[in-house]
Amino acid sequence: MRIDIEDLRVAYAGRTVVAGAHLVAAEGEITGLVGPNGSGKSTLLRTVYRHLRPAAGRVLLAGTDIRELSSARSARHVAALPQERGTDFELTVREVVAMGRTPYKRAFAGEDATDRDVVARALADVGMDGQAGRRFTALSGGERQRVLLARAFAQGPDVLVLDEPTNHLDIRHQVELLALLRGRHRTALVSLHDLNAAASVCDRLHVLHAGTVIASGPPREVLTPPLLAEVFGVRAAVVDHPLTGDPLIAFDHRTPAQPKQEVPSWR
Ligand SMILES: Nc1ncnc2c1ncn2[C@@H]1O[C@H](COP(=O)(O)OP(=O)(O)OP(=O)(O)O)[C@@H](O)[C@H]1O
Repeated sequence: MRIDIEDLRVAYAGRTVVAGAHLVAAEGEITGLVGPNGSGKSTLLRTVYRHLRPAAGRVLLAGTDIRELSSARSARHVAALPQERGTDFELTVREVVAMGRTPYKRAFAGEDATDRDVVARALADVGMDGQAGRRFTALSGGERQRVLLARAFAQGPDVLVLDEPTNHLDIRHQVELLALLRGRHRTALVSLHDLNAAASVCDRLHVLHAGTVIASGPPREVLTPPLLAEVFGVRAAVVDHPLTGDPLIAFDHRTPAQPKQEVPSWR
C-alpha cells in the first residue's frame, strides 16, 4: 500500500516542526527518511502511525486519509516501531509480540493457531525465538528493539513505519534487520541516521531539513557531497562500495564542512 504525505504541518505547543512536508512511500519499496537531529523525522513518522494529529495537511494510505480509518483498521494496515521503546511492559517477550495480534481480535478472544504461527515466525525472524519466555524488562536495549520489531511484524501490516530501527543494534543485527526488511518486499517508511545503511537498503530517500523535504530520489542522486556538506555539515566523498556497488559515503571525520563555501547543487 502506498503512502502519500501532502503538505504536512505538525506543531508542538504552537511551535511548527514539520512545515509543509510532501513525500511518497511507494508500494513495495523501502523509503528512507534522513536528516540531521531535530529536522522532524520522528514527528513526521508519528503522524503516519497516528500518534500525532497534524495541524494541517494529510497522510493518505492507498488514497484514503488515515484519519478516516478506525484505529483497529489502521493498525491492520500500518505497524510502527516508534522511537519510544516502552520499557514498562511487565510481560514476557512472547506476550509483547502477541500484542501485535490485537487488531485482529474481538474483545476477550484468545489466541488461535494462526496467531500462534504468526507470533512464532515473527520471533524467529528477529532471532528472539530462543528467548520467548524472558521478561521484556530484563532485556538489553537491542533485544527489546528486536522484540518490538517482531511485534510490528506480527501485526501483519501492509506498511511498516520504523523510527531508527537500527539504533542500539550491533552491526550483525543491523545487517540482519535491514536484510529482513529488503526480503519482505513490503512498503516501509524508515528513518535512519546511518546514511550508508540508508544508501544500501532504501529504494528512495527523502531528506528532511528544518521540517521540510529538501531533496528526494534514489540514494545515489540524493546523497551527493554538496548536500552532505550543506544539510549535514560534513565533508565526504561518495564512492562505489567494493563489495556491493552501492554508494558508499566516506566521511572526513577530522574536519567539518564549511557549508557556505560549498555549491548546493542539489537545490
Ligand atoms: N514531544 C515534543 N514536545 C515538544 N517538542 C518536541 C517534541 N518532540 C520533538 N520535539 C521537537 O521537534 C523538533 C523535531 O524533533 P524530531 O524528534 O521530530 O526530530 P528528528 O529529526 O527525529 O531528530 P533526531 O534525529 O534527533 O531523532 C525538535 O526541535 C524537537 O526538539
